[in-house]
Amino acid sequence: MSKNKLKTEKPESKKPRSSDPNVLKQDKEAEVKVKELVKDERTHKVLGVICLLLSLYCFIAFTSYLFTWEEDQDKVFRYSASILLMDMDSVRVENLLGRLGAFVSHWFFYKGFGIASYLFCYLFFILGVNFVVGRRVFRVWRNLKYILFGLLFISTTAAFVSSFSDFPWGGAMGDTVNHWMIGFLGRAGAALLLLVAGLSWLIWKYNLDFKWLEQRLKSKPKPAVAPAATPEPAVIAVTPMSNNATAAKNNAKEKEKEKENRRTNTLKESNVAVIPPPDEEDELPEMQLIERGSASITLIPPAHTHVPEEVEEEEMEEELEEEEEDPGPLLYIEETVEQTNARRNKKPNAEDVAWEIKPSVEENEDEAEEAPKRPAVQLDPYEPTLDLRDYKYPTLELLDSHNTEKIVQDAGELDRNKDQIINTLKNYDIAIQKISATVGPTVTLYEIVPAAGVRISRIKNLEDDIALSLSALGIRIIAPIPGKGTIGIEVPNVKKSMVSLRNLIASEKFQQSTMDLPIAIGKKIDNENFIADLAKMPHLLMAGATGQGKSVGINTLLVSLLYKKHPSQLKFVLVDPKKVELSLYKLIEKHFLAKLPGEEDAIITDTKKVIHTLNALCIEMDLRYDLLKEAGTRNIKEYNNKFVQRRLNPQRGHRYLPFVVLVVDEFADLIMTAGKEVEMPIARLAQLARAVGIHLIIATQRPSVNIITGTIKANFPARIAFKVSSKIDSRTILDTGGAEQLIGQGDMLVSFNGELVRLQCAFVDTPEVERVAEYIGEQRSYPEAYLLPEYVDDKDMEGKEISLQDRDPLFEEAARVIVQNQQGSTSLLQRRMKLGYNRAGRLMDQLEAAGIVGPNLGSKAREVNVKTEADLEEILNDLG
Ligand SMILES: Nc1ncnc2c1ncn2[C@@H]1O[C@H](COP(=O)(O)OP(=O)(O)OP(=O)(O)O)[C@@H](O)[C@H]1O
Repeated sequence: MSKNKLKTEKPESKKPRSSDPNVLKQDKEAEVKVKELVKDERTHKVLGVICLLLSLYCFIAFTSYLFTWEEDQDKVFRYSASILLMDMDSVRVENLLGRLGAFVSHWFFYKGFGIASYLFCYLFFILGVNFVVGRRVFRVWRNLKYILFGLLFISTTAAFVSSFSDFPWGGAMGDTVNHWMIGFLGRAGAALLLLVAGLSWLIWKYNLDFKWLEQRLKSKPKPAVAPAATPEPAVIAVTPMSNNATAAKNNAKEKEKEKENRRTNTLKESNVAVIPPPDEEDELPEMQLIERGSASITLIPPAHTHVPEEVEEEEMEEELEEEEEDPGPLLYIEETVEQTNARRNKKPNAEDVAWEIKPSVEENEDEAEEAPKRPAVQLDPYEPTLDLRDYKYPTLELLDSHNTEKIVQDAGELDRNKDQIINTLKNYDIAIQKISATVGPTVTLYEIVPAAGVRISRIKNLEDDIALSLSALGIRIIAPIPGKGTIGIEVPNVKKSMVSLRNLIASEKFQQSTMDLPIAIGKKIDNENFIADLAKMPHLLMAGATGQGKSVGINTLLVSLLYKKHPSQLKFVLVDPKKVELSLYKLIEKHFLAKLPGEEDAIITDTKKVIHTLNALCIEMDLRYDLLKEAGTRNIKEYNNKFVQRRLNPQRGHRYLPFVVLVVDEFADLIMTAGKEVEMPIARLAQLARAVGIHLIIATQRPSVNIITGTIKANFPARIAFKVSSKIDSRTILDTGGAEQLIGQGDMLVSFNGELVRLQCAFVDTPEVERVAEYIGEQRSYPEAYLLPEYVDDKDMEGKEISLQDRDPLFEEAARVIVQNQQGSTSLLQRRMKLGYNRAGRLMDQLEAAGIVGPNLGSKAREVNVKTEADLEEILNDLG
């Protein structure tokens, strides 16, 4: 700010221009670059390649050492590290990798860990692979534990068994430990200790079972039995067990069979859809079961056990190893991201397996809610972004800077304006004590402190005269500037600077923001970036005459959200009656857009569909409130936190709730064509939806009172006005004049938190939006857009008799939900199937007509007449 200030009382004072935005930016950029370099994928790859080469180098050097150590050892002993600096002819070594190879191997083998030194090759190898691939293929900490144990155990054992060999099998480390151990325990004791340590490690790592031993002992006295005599020849093929190998083999087979049986049983019990394992590959398996241990538990998985398809075998193995360490047996279900998505967009139903591990199938459903509290198995917190774990946020390069780095300051212009203001005020006998100027991107704010005794209203009344004398349009007088005790006169700059969205997005304030829905709006007069949280606003009303920057403003908001949010965290509902303004976002339909089921286009342009969509959003809101209530939470943040901690059961309809932002590009048009039908749901959403994460951005060209009604206005505390054509319009939108004085091209007033701030809206051009949309659109997506609940217009259904001939397409699904839950409640259908009240009610009437549920009992749930699913299937078959 200081750079832009011109203080007349101290013209000579030259303060360091520390707050020059350009200077600041350079510092920050330098800092950002180092961080970026460390985080850069390429840096990791280079490190990876170095590690892999090191691994290979050590491997060759060590292996060569095994054969050449005798020849080289003397020389390395004699010259020590200086061998590396000697010339080739004076010392010749036999190691394949020369003097360095001989020295390094000697160092590792002789002075270090002997044969166990090979573990270092492994360590470099796993580090290298992880870095090169760019993700955790091997678990470094886990492996490090094994490597440390291995170094100690292998070197000691090698030293113990090779105490008479000249080769340093155990290295200095092995020798030292071995020496101490023999002294302490004696040779036999040391041997026993090593044996116990080795066996313990094997048992720990591979969970060896000793059943074969038991079986072998049992089977010994029994005579061999001929296959024909076996009661269940298909299950147990009894063969004489002549040796360990056969016994183990049979045992493995038996275990396999037992597993298979258990799997089938468990599946039967838990309604898990049986899906062929991947080797029965006629088509992609829907779900794959990986079973661990015994089957006394029902397993429950999906929403978060997203192990993406490409998970490497190694990683899987490691996961499984980890699970082996967990108490109790487990059964895991793996599903692909597409399945997860499909399931999420679908309502949960009985085929969906639950996801927590419950101790038994018989458990009461109410208790299921409590189940996660029992420490059955520690699961990692749910991570919604794993839905699309490879998703890359758009990069800054996709946006242009529009040569906007510098604010143009014309010292002559500043002086002229200052003199004009002082003279004009003098003409009206208004003396001033002090005047200062702050140069913004489009306007300069002159702040004056009037002399004692001058009435502020006098200056305010001279607005037009001052404008005339400055021969400038768009002068706005702020008398007084709130909280400052000065009077502000905003004068447009002759040369205006554009504010690029790129600049704002690159700013630290935006990058570091932890807001739920950060929107980069523009720059204030003092060049401070204005970044706000849409979730706190909680809705935004934008108005402005045509061509003043509304569409650019909407793009700015949408693009800034796209830069900060993952597709799993945010969905847009786009309403574009003008048909062309938001069409660019079609490319991100499967990532970020929400739509009605069965609709082709996610961007809504037709008024009738807008009404349906708004009502569907109201249903979504109601359903979300039901979920919040059931979870005992007050807002989306608490709810999602609880869900992430796996304290909410998806089988009961709980799911991670993304924020939903409804954007209406031309509200006036909708109100003109649909009136109350649009106004009512918008007003309802505006009143209630903030707590459940639904936020509205509504733009209009015509901010007249019949469009922005009292109800709408009351629920949109945050408002943006671009230039409007009259003071009345300005009052309608901002409750005060001023917007008619703006100069257009993104010059705007924001009324937020009781303050009115003048901003230059950040500029983002259509090709930039297109690039961002393409960048996102090309990445892996959900199978379809986020589905809003179905809304059936009452008018469409009016007069339709309850007829079983003309059943609702969801009839069978509804019947199953009711029978599985044994609860004839309309709200259950609403919740589980994401339906509106009317449709759920009609379904219930049809179920009654089919005899599946009893008659309406008022406030109580209806009785369910069909007790089992098998009975239900019969009824459904009969209905045909
Ligand atoms: N923030 C901005 N910075 C610089 N120029 C801008 C800015 N916003 C808008 N403009 C200029 O104003 C023109 C009109 O903007 P825009 O299309 O957003 O207006 P609009 O209010 O949406 O008009 P309409 O209602 O007719 O669609 C843009 O093409 C651009 O040249």
